[in-house]
Amino acid sequence: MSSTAFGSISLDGGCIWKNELKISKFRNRDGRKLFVRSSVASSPQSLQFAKTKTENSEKSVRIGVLGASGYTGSEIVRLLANHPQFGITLMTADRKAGQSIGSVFPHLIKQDLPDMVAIKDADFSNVDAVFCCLPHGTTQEIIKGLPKGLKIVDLSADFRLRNINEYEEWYGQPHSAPDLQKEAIYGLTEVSRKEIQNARLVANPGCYPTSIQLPLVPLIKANLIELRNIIIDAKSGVSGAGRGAKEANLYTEIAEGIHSYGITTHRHVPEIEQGLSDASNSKVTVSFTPHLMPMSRGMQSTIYVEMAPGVTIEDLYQQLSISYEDDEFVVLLEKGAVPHTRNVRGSNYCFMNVFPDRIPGRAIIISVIDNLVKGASGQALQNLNLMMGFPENMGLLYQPLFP
Ligand SMILES: NC(=O)C1=CN([C@@H]2O[C@H](COP(=O)(O)OP(=O)(O)OC[C@H]3O[C@@H](n4cnc5c(N)ncnc54)[C@H](OP(=O)(O)O)[C@@H]3O)[C@@H](O)[C@H]2O)C=CC1
Ligand SMILES: CC(=O)N[C@@H](CCC(=O)OP(=O)(O)O)C(=O)O
Repeated sequence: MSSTAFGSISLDGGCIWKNELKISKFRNRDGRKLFVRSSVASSPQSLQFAKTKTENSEKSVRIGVLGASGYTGSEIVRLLANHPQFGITLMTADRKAGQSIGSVFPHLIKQDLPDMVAIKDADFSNVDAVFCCLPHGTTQEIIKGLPKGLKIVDLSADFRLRNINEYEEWYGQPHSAPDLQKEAIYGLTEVSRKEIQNARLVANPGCYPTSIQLPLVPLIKANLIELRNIIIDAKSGVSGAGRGAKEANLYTEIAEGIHSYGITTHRHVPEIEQGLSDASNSKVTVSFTPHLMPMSRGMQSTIYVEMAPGVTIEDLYQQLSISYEDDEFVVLLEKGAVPHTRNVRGSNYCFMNVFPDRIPGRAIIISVIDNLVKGASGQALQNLNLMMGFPENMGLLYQPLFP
């Protein structure tokens, strides 16, 4: 047994045993990335004393969840229940301040956590890092007032657009924290790992932009697709709209039908175009139409592209395969297999595949995620793991829920 910055660990064969957590290490061929796969309850020491979770007091990083009474905040709380190093010491709410997490979300009733407080009453002296799960607009004001030493992953859209004029154009209000915007790193984990590792403030990507950029960025970087005529038809579960009551999100308005919204005007357009333009070093524009589906979680993006001259579907498939071969959470399915939102539900996975169109030279790309996990709280946790120097998959190896 030895002591490290992460607590005490012991070596056993090719694995590390940490408390009752089995951690097997995997490195890239070039030795760069370290991943772990972990499992509980089977270490030599723990066979008779299996614990299902590490107690908060044993964890090394103290976490604040701002907006814990919302969908993404409560999803962070759910995910952190199995995180060996992140322990929640502070949770905030607005209308629900003063309540316990279990009274607001009965599925979290077994979490032994402090009651939620209003942000104005929050004590950050006991916090090392925060997940900020608040509405955009509100967030920049709140982050401005946080202690400077905190690491922050912001799930809102407030720090995603580098150009604050563009922010004002699409979000209808001037940016009130331009200096913080300069500091923020856009956190599409698989694309910007190095920058995220050194960041203090990470702008977690939107759900639609995550599902769209993951397949397109490597194909654009490799010059395999044309930058014109990229058409994205995307569909989201209703939890993407948050928990706040809105007439448009009533069961009767959503059930037994689908509808498009934000046609040509959705605020994720500039975020998607920023990421694709970075990948190509030139201005990329896209046609993007989101749809609301009668399901609680899940997101599918179906993307129609033109292949570059001489490029085949096999080339696209090979490129995605190479780009993501070492990535835990991005899964290129076997050729011909169709990604399905049900198969990633509750997990941090993005499943994707490419298909030839009937029209020669065109391809159809399908990518699915859970909007609340890889599209929000899961990716946020993946990013904070990196920012705190932990393996990015720590506490995130939830298998999808099925059926
Ligand atoms: N839902 C999703 O799939 C995704 C959401 N996001 C983004 O993440 C952020 C959170 O989203 P989501 O969890 O869905 O939203 P919810 O509406 O479900 O939750 C919002 C949270 O913010 C709190 N809150 C609201 N207004 C204020 C305020 N003025 N001051 C302090 N706290 C406030 C609410 O408290 P209370 O309930 O107590 O009033 C609640 O805890 C948003 O910016 C959203 O755009 C990003 C990716 C995906
Ligand atoms: C179904 C639904 O309403 N989805 C939200 C996007 C959710 C998301 O990613 O939001 P942020 O960019 O705000 O973080 C929307 O279309 O505005």
